[in-house]
Amino acid sequence: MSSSSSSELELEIFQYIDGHQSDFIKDLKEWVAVQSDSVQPDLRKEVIRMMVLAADRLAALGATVNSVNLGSHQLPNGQDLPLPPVILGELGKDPQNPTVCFYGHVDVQPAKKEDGWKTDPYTLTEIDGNLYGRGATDNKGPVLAWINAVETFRALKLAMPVNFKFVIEGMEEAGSLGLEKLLEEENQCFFSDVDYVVISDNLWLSNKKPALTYGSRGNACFFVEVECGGKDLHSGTFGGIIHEPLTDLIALLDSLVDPTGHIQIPGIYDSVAALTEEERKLYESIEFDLEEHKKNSGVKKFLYGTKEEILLHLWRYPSLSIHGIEGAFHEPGIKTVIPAKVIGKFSIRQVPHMDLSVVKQQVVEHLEGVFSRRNSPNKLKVSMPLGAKPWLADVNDPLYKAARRAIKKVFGEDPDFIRDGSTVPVARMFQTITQKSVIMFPIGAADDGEHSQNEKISRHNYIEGTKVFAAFFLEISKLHRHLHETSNMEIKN
Ligand SMILES: C[C@H](N)C(=O)N[C@@H](Cc1c[nH]cn1)C(=O)O
Ligand SMILES: [Zn+2]
Ligand SMILES: [Zn+2]
Repeated sequence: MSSSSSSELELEIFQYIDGHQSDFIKDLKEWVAVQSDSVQPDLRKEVIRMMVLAADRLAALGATVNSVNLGSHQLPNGQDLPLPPVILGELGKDPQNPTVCFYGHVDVQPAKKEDGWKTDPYTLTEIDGNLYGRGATDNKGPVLAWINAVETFRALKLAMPVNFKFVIEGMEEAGSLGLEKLLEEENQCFFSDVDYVVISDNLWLSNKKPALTYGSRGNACFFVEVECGGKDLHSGTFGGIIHEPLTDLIALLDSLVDPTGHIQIPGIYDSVAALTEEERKLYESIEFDLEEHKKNSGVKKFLYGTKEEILLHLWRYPSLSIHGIEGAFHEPGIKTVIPAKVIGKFSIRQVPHMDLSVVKQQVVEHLEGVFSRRNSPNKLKVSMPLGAKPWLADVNDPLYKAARRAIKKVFGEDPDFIRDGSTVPVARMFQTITQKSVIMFPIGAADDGEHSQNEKISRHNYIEGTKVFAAFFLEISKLHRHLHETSNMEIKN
């Protein structure tokens, strides 16, 4: 394929994508309408319905689809809940083509209009070029952008430049339960001929400038439970004469992190990889608009004042966040009760070379120490229901070269090379189990508001993101063939 015919081809593809914007947005609207919240047990049937929709969409592309049943899992209250199936899809088996496996998830974080949404979270609504709705950017929009890009080749009756594999799950927001086992089981089968893995489940560093991601933090999630007895108590009758579980819990939670953001758990920073001079220089050279980032978050002040410190603390140092307290009264109005059992929830983002089992031991020892100094007769239980490891890739991999070229073609500029403070548990799983090259290839902008109220993806990013994926198929195909021809020539010589 000559470079001039290639650009004609790209033009034809880009025109098709521009001309089908409304169809692509209609598909996203249909997906966003499904309340596929994997966190709340009573919405699990919606996640399962979403998996059927996604499987049907892949089948309509011409893919062979296998919805793998993962069985069930047990909730902390003992209730058994079915896990949504994981979709394994396959399209094309040309031995001349590289095989690219795309991972995405179609479950979402919880969302309620009363949380402060301007529009109904499950009705995709366009305002000023932004498409608002839960899952619009995390992760239904990017999954559909990839599918739209494949669809474009099919609709234009073009030869597929790559063979496609799809892994679509419905439990990412709840920790990708069951996925690791499936990857291990399928390593010698489904994944045996995969050359590259692409994940598009994070955001650019900027609102406008595209990025490619080569690292992400892991996460260790903790439950800390304090219980005084079998029933809630009247605070007029028992307040002042008992050790209250919520008072114990608040003291425990308060002991975790100081006001400067420093984690107070002894030993937690011990194995964090040391910062090299080269790395520090890299951070200095990254373009990052602190004011824009502050505006995106809606807060007045960050814990750190410089770009370098902010990026270091987001990407390559651990952080501890407190997420909530189960069992504590949280509704409007007054309820003068002493809850009998409360469960604090917090997580610690993991960076190289932290070890999840060591972190768990450090957390347990710390909380038990603080609790014992309170001389409380209450029962304390600490558990780590979820642990995901950090991921770091080699930016010299052909995947990064192809993605960079595709971005340059569509957006007219080079991407930022970034790490990400959030976690996509499957990135590290793919790397460790399949040993294939993995890239995180975001199409969402920094102000998309993942997990927040008014999550959105802009029409621009959704449509240009579709184009960038289509351009990437051509680039990785060219690069892969070139690499193979060169290595074959080297063998012959
Ligand atoms: C980056 C991705 N879109 C995402 O939101 N991941 C979640 C996954 C997670 C981590 N711990 C529990 N779930 C996240 O980073 O919070
Ligand atoms: Zn996601
Ligand atoms: Zn998410």
